[in-house]
Amino acid sequence: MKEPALVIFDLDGTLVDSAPDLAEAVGRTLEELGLPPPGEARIRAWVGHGARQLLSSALAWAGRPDASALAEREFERFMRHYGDCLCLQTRVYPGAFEALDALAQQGAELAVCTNKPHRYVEPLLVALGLAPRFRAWLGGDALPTRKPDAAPLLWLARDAGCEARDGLMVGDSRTDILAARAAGMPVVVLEHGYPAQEPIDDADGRLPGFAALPDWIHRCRSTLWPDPLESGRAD
Ligand SMILES: O=C(O)COP(=O)(O)O
Ligand SMILES: [Mg+2]
Repeated sequence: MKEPALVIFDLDGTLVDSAPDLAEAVGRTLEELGLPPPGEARIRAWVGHGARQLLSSALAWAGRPDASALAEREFERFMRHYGDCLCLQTRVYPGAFEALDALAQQGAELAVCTNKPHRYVEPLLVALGLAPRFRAWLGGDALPTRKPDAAPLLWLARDAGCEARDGLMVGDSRTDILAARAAGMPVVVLEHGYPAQEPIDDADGRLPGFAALPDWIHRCRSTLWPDPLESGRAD
C-alpha cells in the first residue's frame, strides 16, 4: 500500500497561528488612516484569501464603502507594518514538528502553499525553524493565480516529481479544499486554526490538530492513494 508522495501544508491557520501579528499589522494600518483596529477575533475570521482581501475586509468593517480600492492604495503601508511584526507572536501549532518529522520519515516530500504574500513566507518559516523541513514553498503572489486555483498545488507536485493525486493537501479552509479538488489532490482539514466561515465538511477528512494526522494518513492510505497494482488503476 502507498503513502502520499507529497504533503502540502497551508500556512496561516494550519502550520502557524499568525492571527495576532496580522491583527497588529492591520490595526497599525487602520489607525494611521484614522480608523479603529478590528482586533484579533475578527482577523481570525478573515484570514485565508490573501493580504489584500484581509485589508479590504478590515476597511469594509471599519465602514469604508471604497474598501477594496482603498486596500489597493494602502497595500504597501500594510505590508510595511506586517514586515515589522511578522513574527512577534506567531507560533507553530502544537504537534506540527512531530507530524512533519513522521511524514518525512515515511518518505513524503513536504511543501507549503499559502495565500500569504510570497515575500513573507520564507522569513516566517526561517524564524520559526520550519524552513529546513520543506523542499519548496509558494506564496499567494508567486504565480499568476493562487488558491482556490489549482496552479500552485500543481506547480508543487511537478516540483516534487509526482502527480497531484499522489499528494495530500493539509489546510484549514474552504479555499484549501477547493484548490485541492481543482488539482485532483486529496485534502484534509485541521480544525485547530481559524473558525470556518464556509463549509469544510466535504474534505476527505477533518482532524482536531496535528497529533491525529500521521495516523489518519496511515488509516486512509488504501482509499486515498490506491496502489495501481492492487486496484487495477489504469495509468
Ligand atoms: O490569507 C492569507 O494571507 C494566508 O492564508 P493561508 O496561509 O491560509 O493561505
Ligand atoms: Mg489557512
